[in-house]
Amino acid sequence: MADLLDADSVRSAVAVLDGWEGGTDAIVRTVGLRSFPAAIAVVDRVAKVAEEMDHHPDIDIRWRTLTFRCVTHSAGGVTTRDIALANRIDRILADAS
Ligand SMILES: C[C@H](O)[C@H](O)[C@H]1CNC2=NC(N)=NC(=O)C2=N1
Repeated sequence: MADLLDADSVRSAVAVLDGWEGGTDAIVRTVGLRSFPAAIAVVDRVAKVAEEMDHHPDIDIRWRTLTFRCVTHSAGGVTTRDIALANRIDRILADAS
C-alpha cells in the first residue's frame, strides 16, 4: 500500500500541479469546461486512465463544472498515487481546453 504523505510533501506536490488545493486529507481541483458534453468527455478520459492506474478520483459533475478529489481511500489520506493521478488529470484537462 502507498505511504501517506505529510503536509509538507502534499504542499510541495500541489505547488507543481495545475490548480489543485487541499492537504493531507485530499487534494481537489475544480474546473469549468466549455459545455456539458465537453465535461463528460473529460470524465470519460479520466475514467479510462483511472482504470489503467487502478486508482480512482471522486468526481462531482455540475453542468459543465467538474470537481476532482484525489485521496487513497484504503490509506485514509493523500499518497503518491493521488499525485500521479492528479498529474494525469491535468494532462487531460490541458488537452481539453
Ligand atoms: C482493489 C483496488 O486496487 C482498490 O479497491 C483500489 C481501487 N481504486 C482506488 N482508488 C482510490 N482513490 N483509493 C483506493 O483506495 C482505491 N482502491
